[in-house]
Amino acid sequence: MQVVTTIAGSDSGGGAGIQADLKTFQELKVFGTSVITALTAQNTLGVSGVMPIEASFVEQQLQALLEDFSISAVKTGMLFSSAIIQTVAQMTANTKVPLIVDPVMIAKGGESLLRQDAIDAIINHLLPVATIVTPNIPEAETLTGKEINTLADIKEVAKLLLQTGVQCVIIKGGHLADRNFAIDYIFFKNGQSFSMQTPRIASKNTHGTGCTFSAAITAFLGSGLPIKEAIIEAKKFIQLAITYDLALGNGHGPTNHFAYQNYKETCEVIIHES
Ligand SMILES: Nc1ncnc2c1ncn2[C@@H]1O[C@H](COP(=O)(O)OP(=O)(O)O)[C@@H](O)[C@H]1O
Ligand SMILES: Cc1ncc(COP(=O)(O)OP(=O)(O)O)c(N)n1
Repeated sequence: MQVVTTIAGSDSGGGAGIQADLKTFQELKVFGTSVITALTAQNTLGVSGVMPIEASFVEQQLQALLEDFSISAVKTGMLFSSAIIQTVAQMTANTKVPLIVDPVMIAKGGESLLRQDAIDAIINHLLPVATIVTPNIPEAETLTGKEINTLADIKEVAKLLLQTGVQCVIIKGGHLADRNFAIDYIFFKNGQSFSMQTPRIASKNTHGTGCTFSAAITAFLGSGLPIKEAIIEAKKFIQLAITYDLALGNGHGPTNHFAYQNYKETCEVIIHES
């Protein structure tokens, strides 16, 4: 059994954060372990409170895992502070395990999940030791200081992010204006790139899509899939999770982590190599 780890915040509503990651790991048949960086009081309507964990206790949790398990992939989500980011970067740099960074900044309702002064720490400490970074459009803009309006902007921003040392950049198109398709753009350090296109689903139940997508990449990579296949399979996982949403809560409901195992043969991802 492969062991994977999520380093992220707890979402009491269960749709994002640690809870979304562990549900995804379970569905993809890897053993999930976790390091909690913050507690959030949260539901489908929004975040009403954040209680960060001391960086020293984040270190203690991760140390406990590293001492005991052979971990095959690690992902990060909400890291909240510069101190936590630096701790995680130092500790994961020594492991040589694939590191997937979802640079979580703001919840759907607009509440901040990352201190403003922690953005530099992502750029200077975390991305240089990361295998994959998965920003959505607003996150990519914040990380690089460049506005994204066109495909040329996406390419330029990816180039800037690759300069930090990260090996693969996935710019997620969930926030793009395209009404028909959800297109993600993938760029590798060696110059290769491709895009993944699926039909855009008109749903308000998209809470935790970024967490779930990056957790699925982590599970597939940790199971031994090559990086490109892991990314494509994760796109199927999130597409099906949004398609067969659970309609829970009164706001932006969670996605359906059960759907992939039931419907994976039905999901087509259109790939454009470039
Ligand atoms: N309405 C949608 N229909 C289909 N796929 C979507 C939709 N919204 C987001 N996605 C996909 O979900 C994944 C997460 O994207 P995104 O929502 O941008 O992340 P985040 O939750 O970090 O903002 C991406 O693969 C994106 O293309
Ligand atoms: C604890 C916690 N972590 C991350 C998020 C944000 O998750 P994301 O997948 O980006 O989803 P949305 O905020 O877009 O729903 C969160 N809300 N809580």
